[in-house]
Amino acid sequence: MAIPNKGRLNERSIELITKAGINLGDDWGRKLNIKVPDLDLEVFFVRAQDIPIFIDSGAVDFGITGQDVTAEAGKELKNVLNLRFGQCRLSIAAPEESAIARTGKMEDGIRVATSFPYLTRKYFEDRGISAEIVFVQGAAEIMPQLGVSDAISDLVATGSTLRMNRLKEIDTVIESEASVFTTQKVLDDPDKKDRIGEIVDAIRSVLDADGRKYVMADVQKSRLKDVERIIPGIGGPTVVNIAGNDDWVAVQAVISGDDSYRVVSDLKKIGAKGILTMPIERLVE
Ligand SMILES: Nc1ncnc2c1ncn2[C@@H]1O[C@H](COP(=O)(O)OP(=O)(O)OP(=O)(O)O)[C@@H](O)[C@H]1O
Ligand SMILES: O=P(O)(O)OC[C@H]1O[C@H](OP(=O)(O)OP(=O)(O)O)[C@H](O)[C@@H]1O
Ligand SMILES: [Mg+2]
Repeated sequence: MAIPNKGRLNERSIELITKAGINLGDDWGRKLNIKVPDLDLEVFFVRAQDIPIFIDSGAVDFGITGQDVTAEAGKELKNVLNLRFGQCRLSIAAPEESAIARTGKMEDGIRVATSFPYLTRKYFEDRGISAEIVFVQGAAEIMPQLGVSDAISDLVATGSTLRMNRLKEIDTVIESEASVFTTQKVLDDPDKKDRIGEIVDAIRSVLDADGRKYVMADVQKSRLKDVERIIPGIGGPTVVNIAGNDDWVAVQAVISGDDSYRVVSDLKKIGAKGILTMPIERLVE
């Protein structure tokens, strides 16, 4: 498995796979590869941009990286899970005061600075515009001011970098999100497909738990109808007897984090005791 060793996708990738129960040990910040005990899994820490090539060539079987760099690599990879982070878009932008920004029209001869030459060239070719692509490693946003280009094609998330550099977004080339990628060849191998499926399921369980809480409370048996109204839950709340107490039961349920305030105050109103809410690490439905 390959995961980004630095940059925007690194931290969330590590957090996800750790929560999924993949133990990276203590050395992962320094070592570029970690053998995960018990799982027969080796994790490689490499640049997000290189991961599509490593997956495509079979150097690794699967990995986490952005849809943007995967599309830029021009490889036919299989996206097996969207990870709900690293959301951004590759966009064309031009200086606010330029004719391009005012009219939104892009004409032959336009010079576009980008670290995404493949996707940007394709974008202009598809529109029949002959553009000059100026490849830069980063900081594309400064290129119009430097006179290096008329426009840029770069990643936008909140838009604050564009605003700070007085650039106006003209059009989206592609939307992107971090995802788990593999190849059809790997999926055609039943053994690898099963093992990657298991890891992907574990990662999905972390995503599904996100924002949900586990609530527990003791209530009088006579108030159980009220509890069902307060906590619709996944298939309704679980009800457990309390040893030595025939009138009270313990109820437990998964709730959405947004509901937590309402659920707790409604449970209090019906006389519940020992109300507890807890974060959920994984949820396998
Ligand atoms: N502002 C952002 N918000 C969300 N995701 C982003 C953002 N910028 C980049 N990404 C995602 O993170 C991936 C890696 O970007 P990152 O900036 O970490 O790499 P880099 O620019 O090549 O490296 P570095 O910035 O460390 O030199 C991008 O390909 C994209 O999928
Ligand atoms: O729309 P925004 O929220 O401002 O995000 C967009 C910026 O984020 C990325 O850069 P990053 O911060 O990763 O720095 P980099 O240029 O070193 O990659 C990207 O290259 C943009 O410059
Ligand atoms: Mg960056």
